[in-house]
This record gives sequence, C-alpha cells and structure tokens, in this order.
Amino acid sequence: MTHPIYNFSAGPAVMPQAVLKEAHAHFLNYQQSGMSVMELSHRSALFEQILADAEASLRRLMAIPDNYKVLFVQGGASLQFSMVPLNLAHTNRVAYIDSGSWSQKAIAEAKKHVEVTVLASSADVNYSELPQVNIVEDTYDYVHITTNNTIEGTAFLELPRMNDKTILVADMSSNILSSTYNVTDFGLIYAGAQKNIGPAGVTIVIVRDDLIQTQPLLPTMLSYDTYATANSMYNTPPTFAIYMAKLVLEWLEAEGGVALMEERNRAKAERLYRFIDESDFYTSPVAPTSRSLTNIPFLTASPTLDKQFTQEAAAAGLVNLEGHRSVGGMRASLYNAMPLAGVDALIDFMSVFAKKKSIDGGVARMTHTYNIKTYNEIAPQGLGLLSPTKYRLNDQTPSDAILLRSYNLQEEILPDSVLAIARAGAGVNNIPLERCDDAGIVVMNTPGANANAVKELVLANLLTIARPMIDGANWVEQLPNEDIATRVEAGKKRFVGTEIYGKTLGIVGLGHIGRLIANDAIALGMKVVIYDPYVSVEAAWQVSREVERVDELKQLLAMSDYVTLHVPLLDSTAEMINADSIKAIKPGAVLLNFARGELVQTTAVVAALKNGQLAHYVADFADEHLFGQAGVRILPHLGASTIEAEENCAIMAAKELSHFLETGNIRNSVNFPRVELPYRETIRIAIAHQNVPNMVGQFTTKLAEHQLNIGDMINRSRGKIAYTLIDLDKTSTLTHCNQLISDLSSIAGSIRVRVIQPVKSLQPN
Ligand SMILES: NC(=O)C1=CN([C@@H]2O[C@H](COP(=O)(O)OP(=O)(O)OC[C@H]3O[C@@H](n4cnc5c(N)ncnc54)[C@H](O)[C@@H]3O)[C@@H](O)[C@H]2O)C=CC1
Ligand SMILES: Cc1ncc(COP(=O)(O)O)c(C=O)c1O
Ligand SMILES: O=C(O)CCC(=O)C(=O)O
Repeated sequence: MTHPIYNFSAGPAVMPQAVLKEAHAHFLNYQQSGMSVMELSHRSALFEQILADAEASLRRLMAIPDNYKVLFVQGGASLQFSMVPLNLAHTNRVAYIDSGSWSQKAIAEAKKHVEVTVLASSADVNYSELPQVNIVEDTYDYVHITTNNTIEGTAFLELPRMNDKTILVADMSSNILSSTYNVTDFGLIYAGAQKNIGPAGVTIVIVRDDLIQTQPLLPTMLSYDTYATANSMYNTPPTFAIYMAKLVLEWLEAEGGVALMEERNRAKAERLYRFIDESDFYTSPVAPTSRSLTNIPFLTASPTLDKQFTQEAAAAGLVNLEGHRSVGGMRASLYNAMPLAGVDALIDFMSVFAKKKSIDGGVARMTHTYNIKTYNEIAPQGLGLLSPTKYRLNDQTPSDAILLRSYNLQEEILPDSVLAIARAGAGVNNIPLERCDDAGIVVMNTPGANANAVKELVLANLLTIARPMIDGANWVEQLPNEDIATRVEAGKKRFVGTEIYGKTLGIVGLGHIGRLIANDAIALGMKVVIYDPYVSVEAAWQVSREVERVDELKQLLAMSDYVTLHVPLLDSTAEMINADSIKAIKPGAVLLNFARGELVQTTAVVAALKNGQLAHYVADFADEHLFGQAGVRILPHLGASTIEAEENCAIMAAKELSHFLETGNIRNSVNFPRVELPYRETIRIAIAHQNVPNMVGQFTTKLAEHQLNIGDMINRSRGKIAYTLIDLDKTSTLTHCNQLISDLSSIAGSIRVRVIQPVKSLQPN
C-alpha cells in the first residue's frame, strides 16, 4: 500500500495520487513558463489550453453532444440552487423531487424566486429511501433532481420516468463521473468539483444551448449566457481549480472512463455493504434498493460507540468518517479516487473494532466472507467444502480468489482483490503466471488428483490403437443383419492388430501421470523408457526399477514403439515434438499426447503420418491441421473427465484455497514456496516479497516500531519469490492495522501484505 491514510471525506475529497504527484512535479514551473500554474494569466495561451483540455476531456468522458455548453462557474453547487430558477423558470412553474437535505436547500432557494411544486418527497422516512416519483403529467419549466444524496447515501442510479417534454435539471455534485448518465436525458447538469472532479472552487454546468437565454435584468454573474458567451472567462475563473480538474479528468480517461469507474465504485460499495449487512454490530440506515455507490452511511448501536469508532479509525489512518452533522453516525465516501484497498482497510478496521467492542461490551458477533469466482464446472464435492458462512461463490463483489479448470485466464484482467488462484487440475498454462508473480497472487494446482483418469485413458488408447477394435466394431455395426456371423468371420482379418506385450513405451515426463503409466505398462509386459531431466526423488522412488532412463529425447524417440507425452506446457517444452525431433522417431511408431496440444508441432506430425514415419497420432486436443488426416485420433480433452477425477481435483483445490485464505499457509503452489506454520488464532501477517537479502530484517524492524511482539515466524523462498508469515504474540492487538500494512508494503521488494485476523469465522476447522 502506498497511501499513508485513507480519506473518506464527503468533500473536499480524496484526489488521485497520480494527479497530486503530477501537480506537485509542475507546481513551480508549468511547461517551462518559469511560473507556477497558479501564476499564469487566465488570458495566456497556456491557461486557455488548460481550459480547452479540461472541457474536451469532460466532453469525451460524458459523451456531451455539441448542442450542450460546458461552463466553469464559481459559487459552488449552492449558487446553482439560485441560478437554475433564475435562468430557466420562465413561466414560474417548476418542480422538485425532494430526496434529501441538498434537495431541500435547492427547493428553499428556488422558492425565493418562483413557485415550486414538490413532486415527491421521502422526508417522512428521514430520506432513508428514494421517493417514489410518478410520471409527471403536467409541464413545468423544469424538474429538479438530486441524483446522489450525499448526506443520506441514496442515489437515483436509474432516472424516474418523466413525460417527453420534461426538462430535467440535475444536481450531480456527488456522483458525476462515478456513475454513467446520458447527458441528453437532461437539460442541465451541475456539480461542485470537490468530490469527483477536483478541488473545491469550481462548479461544472452542462447546459443545452436552447436553454441559455439573454436575461438583461439578471446580475451578469448569475446569467448562464455570460459564461457561455465568454467561454467561462468573463471574469477571472478559478484557474488552479480548473487546472486540477483537467488533471483529474485526464486521469479518469486514462483509467478507462466512467463505465469502468462505475464498475469499480459498484464493487467497492457492494463490498462494504456486504460487510455491514452481514454484521450484527453495524447497521445501514439506507433501504437496499436506494443505496448510493459513493456515500455509505452506517451506525453502531449507540452514538457513544460511533464517536469512539471515528476517533479510533482516525488514529488508525482512516479519516473523515463522521456522518454529516445533521444525521450523525458514520459515512464512508467512496469516490473515484478511493482505491479498493481503502475499503478493505476500512472493513478490516470495522471488523477489529466490532470484535474488540464485542468482547469489552458483549455487543455482537462478526462474520467475514471470502468471495470466490469460479470458472468451468467445479464438482459440488469441492464447492461444498467452502462453507457459506465463510465463502460466497460468484457474487458481484471483487473476488478474493479464483477457482477454475481449463478456462483461459491469460487475457483476463485480474482484479487487485485476488489473492489466490486454484486450478482444479494439473496444467497451469491457462493462468498468467508472470502477472501473478508480480501481483503476489498465489497459484495452486492439484498434482496427482486426476492422474489416474489420464493414465486409464492413455492405456485405453494404447490398446485400442494396437488392436483396431473401434474400427472393427464400427464395421460390424454397418453390416446387414442377414448371415451376419459368416460375414464377420470372413471380414475380420482386416482388423488384425498387434500386441503391446514386449513393445517399448517411451514416456516423456515422469510426473504424477507418467509414473502411473510406467508401472502399469511394466505390469502389462511392456519395456518402458523414460525421459525426464528434472525427475523428482519422489517419482524415482515410486516407479518400477525395470524402467530405463535416457538422457536425450531423441534417444527415447528412436527406441519406442509408442511414445506418450506427460510434461507441462512451458516455453521449454512447447513443440518439443517438431520437424527435427520427429525424424528420430522409430518408423511406424505411435505418438500419444494427453498433455497439451502445443507440445507438438502438428504440421510436422501430419508430414510424418503421410510419409509413414508415424503410424498414428492420438491426442486429447483438437487442431485444424489434424482434422480429417488418416491415422489421427482426436478426443475432446477428456483426460480428466471422470467423476472420480473431477471430485478429487475439486476437493483438493477447495482445501488448498481455504487453507491459504484462512491461515496464509501455502500448499501445492506452482509459483510460491510451500509454507506451513501452525495457525494458533493470533494475528498473522503474510508477506509476499522478492527473494532478496534483508527483507525479514526490515519487516521485523517495522513491527518493532509499531511496538508489536513476534510470537512465531517462517520465511521460505522459491526462485525470485519469497514468503514470510509472522504471528504476533497472543497479547498483541492491532490498532493501526492499515498503517502497518502500509509501512510493510512500502519496504522496497515487498509485493503484497495481508493481515489475517483471528475472527471467529476465519479460524480453520
Ligand atoms: N488431458 C488432460 O485432461 C490432462 C492433461 N494434463 C497435462 O499433463 C501434464 C502432466 O501432468 P502431471 O503428470 O500431473 O504433472 P507433474 O507436474 O506431476 O509432472 C510433470 C513432469 O514433467 C517433467 N518435465 C518437465 N519439463 C520436462 C521436459 N522438458 N522434458 C521432460 N520432462 C519434463 C517434470 O520433471 C515432471 O516430472 C500437465 O502439465 C497437464 O498439462 C494433466 C491432467 C489432465
Ligand atoms: C448533492 C450536493 N449538492 C450541493 C452541495 C453543495 O455544494 P457546494 O458546497 O459546492 O455549494 C453538496 C455538497 O456536498 C452536495 O453534496
Ligand atoms: O479440467 C479438465 O478437464 C482438464 C484437466 C487438465 O487438462 C489438467 O489437469 O491439466
């Protein structure tokens, strides 16, 4: 974590770190002008460019059509409460939807100038839900709506239906650019910048051309026409605020735009709401169907506890969580610049606070659940191990872990929230391992769990190729019934086969599958040759002494009547059977590939089949070059498709995953070392880091600075990655959890830091 504190203020609010850094870098000398951006004349070409860039970026982000003007105004959103009626109320008939304190203020201001009809109000339920708006039959100069009620935490994420002629005016101050709205649904949109656009000091107004009219009696600075005609530069605009807004808008574009922001905001809000809703300690005053994505109020059982919460949270670096003074409690504002890590830090704190207060005051039970995203069908015997009290499968919140079979994750974006990926199977070529290493994501597989299924399929193919029984059965099937016995006897000589007894089977890769096949092939009377330069001691122990080992692939190919591949797909194994190596194959041999299609250059296989070098190619993987070729048998990736193997893999993957999530211990990872430190329900810090000197020393020094005592510790490494588990001693409490995470994360070489709290529901079975 790079952020020293998380600021949950409703506004002025957190700004993107990247923007602050950029502003900082150019603060004293903007574009070689020798002046700070604050010192530029608003009439200078440099500032005019800033203004034009800000507008252009906003237009792109919100798809603002050309018949709308973008104005930069001062006076805050509150001044718009007056400017809107002063500029748009021509017949004196205006309507407002009363959904919260800010709508009330807008209504009060409008009433000073015009007659106001309140179309709908939820004041009677303290604005805990959105008012029900019926289709407006009448026509008004405009209908005013507050799309997001910052104080109460409700939002119109879908607009109420109006009649076609309605000009909708929106106060979008607290959710502009964080939810997608269609600008053409509105006549005018206004928003103070200080939440999602930039610092306080500028207000954006987006208004349709035909609504801007010359108003000779209006004070100049209150007329939209003044701003539209003078390109927001009738007088001195808030230059610095506009500059900062430009940077934020450009940042937003670079991040992927409003739709992506909305997705992230939804994920953040759902995560926090899920936690609140599942807790007996915290409550939400907001009706589930009305909830805002950007402002989330919540309460404990008493104002005293609320106060303690905000004080202790602030001390832990989670600041500005006080609810608005008019409603009390707490409020977390999660605007675009609030990272998911901030929400996680808040949830961690909430969970610890609740636990502490529950012990102190006997208040309530806490729960914590992990969200697992699954791909492919995972056997229910495995999924059933992920108890619903601790795990959710495939809900809309960002995933803590992924559980999959062959689904290809290579091109997928992995959310920051993902801690681990479990492959219910052996091959991990469908997982972007390098990206996982960089992000500290632990990838696990289930070695051996489907090995027997593959072995049986390989043996079945070996036998059915040696004895052409499938062709024979197909032939019988299509014969006429008449005199069938005589016919089959006469024709059977076409299906004479060979025996595998005494033949040589070459096995490439003596892993979990290879060794099972080796032993059974020996039992069937075959000679077995192995090629595996990295063979493990365990494999060597388990395989029959009768196997012969060779040091070169070509040696194996030259000796074998049957060759079967059982290696992982790696850069070093891709196309290991190619135009060159295939020349070494014993003429008339059979090649079986139940490992991965890419291990074999299929054009070379087709050529070898044509010139008789190969008699058959049997594979579990389809490829267009092979289609329709004589001597080829392709199966639809059935190697692991037995009820037993699917269950074994799912069970093993679910166990590995839950063991890691709940205790931080790692089993059967393909990119992390094996780490096993008995979990004794103390606070555990799990750190993935680079395998470089003095990391552990730096971690323990940081803990000492936090006055934390270590109870137990383990450090293991594998290649460039290392992993350290530190258990605090039993008496430790962690009041500055996110600060600690931030401090440990900021140590160079630290990749990912996680704190596992001994919450009841997190403890292993
Ligand atoms: N068709 C299917 O449904 C299935 C296919 N598979 C595939 O089979 C592969 C092997 O599975 P397991 O035996 O369970 O894996 P494993 O990891 O137990 O064994 C792989 C073996 O390959 C060896 N090896 C690595 N590089 C080599 C090289 N360049 N030359 C020779 N040997 C090399 C290793 O030393 C190891 O002994 C998996 O990686 C997967 O791609 C696995 C299960 C099901
Ligand atoms: C929805 C809404 N409208 C209006 C305002 C008032 O904005 P300003 O302080 O810019 O006048 C706020 C401030 O938080 C708000 O949230
Ligand atoms: O899950 C499957 O069906 C594929 C199994 C497989 O290819 C593997 O385990 O590597």
